[in-house]
Amino acid sequence: MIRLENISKTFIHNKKSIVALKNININVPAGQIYGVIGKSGAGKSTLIRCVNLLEKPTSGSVFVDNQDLTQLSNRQLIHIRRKISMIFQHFNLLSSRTVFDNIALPLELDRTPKAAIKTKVNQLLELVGLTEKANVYPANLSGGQKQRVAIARALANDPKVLLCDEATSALDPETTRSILDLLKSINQKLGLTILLITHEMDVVKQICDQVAVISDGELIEQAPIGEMFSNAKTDIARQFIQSTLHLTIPQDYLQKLSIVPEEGLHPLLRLTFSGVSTDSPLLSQAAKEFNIDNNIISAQMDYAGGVKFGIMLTEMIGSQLNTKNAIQFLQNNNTKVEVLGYV
Ligand SMILES: Nc1ncnc2c1ncn2[C@@H]1O[C@H](COP(=O)(O)OP(=O)(O)OP(=O)(O)O)[C@@H](O)[C@H]1O
Repeated sequence: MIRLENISKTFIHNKKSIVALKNININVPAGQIYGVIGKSGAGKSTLIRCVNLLEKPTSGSVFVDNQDLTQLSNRQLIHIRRKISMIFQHFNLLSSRTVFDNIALPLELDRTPKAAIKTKVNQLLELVGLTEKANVYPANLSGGQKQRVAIARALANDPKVLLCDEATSALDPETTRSILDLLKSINQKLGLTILLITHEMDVVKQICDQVAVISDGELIEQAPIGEMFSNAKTDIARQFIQSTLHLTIPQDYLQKLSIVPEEGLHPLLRLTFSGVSTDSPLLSQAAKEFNIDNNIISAQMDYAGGVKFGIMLTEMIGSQLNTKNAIQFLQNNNTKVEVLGYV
């Protein structure tokens, strides 16, 4: 549905060239949710704005629904943009219009008859769960409700593609989850293709089918979500994945942590499981085979794209030789083992 071919974009600023995108190739099949993740300044906004030609690429082609947008006249572009909607971090609602009238705006611009506008807007209000708020002004809505209005407005023209520009970055985690759930259900109900950009792997994890990582304007890795979480190839992708796992050593363990092994102390381990390792009961196998015990202190296991992954903090109790062998066993089974110290 969306195909970017060799997209490059160079800005000229104060007579200096800034290369924002270098030879980007992305293919988003119809009906998919595709995430592009990158750090600040990586080129995400420029990339998403190239898809509807808000930003004109310096070179390359942008195909949406098999039409090369870079070859269209302005008039043709205006026409096809109705099928490519966009939502933004800061919602971009008109403060002088009610919720109903904000959603009605694209239909009014399209000269849709009043009765048809009323039917359509009411359907959209129901879809986003805001029927009660039809006559309220944006100032009296929460951030999540504002984004729901923006989503309803974006759907008014029955688009084929929805572009989401950091759509949940201004929202708290719970509201983020509910907006992402809404986007997923719209994707499933309407078969809408969604391209989103974000700097948060949690967002990608929750709803995307595929993900691309960009860094310094280059696409450095792309994969289906399960494959990315189980087998990320670049350090940047691995850092993003790590950022979804939050696990700290408790204070009392930190205080008694020795950096050298001593008689009577046991290794404190951080185990990182990737999708390749976690389908077998590795810890109990290690316990049986090497006569050790694991005192699990904290753990965070997660699931994305059909793959289980996670991290765990555990005190491994047993003789020095047995713990050494058990650690080797875990490593041989694709578990990353870090000895944080001895407790
Ligand atoms: N209109 C512009 N003129 C000049 N340089 C620009 C322009 N827009 C973006 N850039 C530059 O292009 C690079 C990529 O910017 P872009 O906004 O696409 O990154 P981003 O990944 O979206 O970052 P952020 O998450 O901080 O918004 C940056 O170096 C930025 O300074």
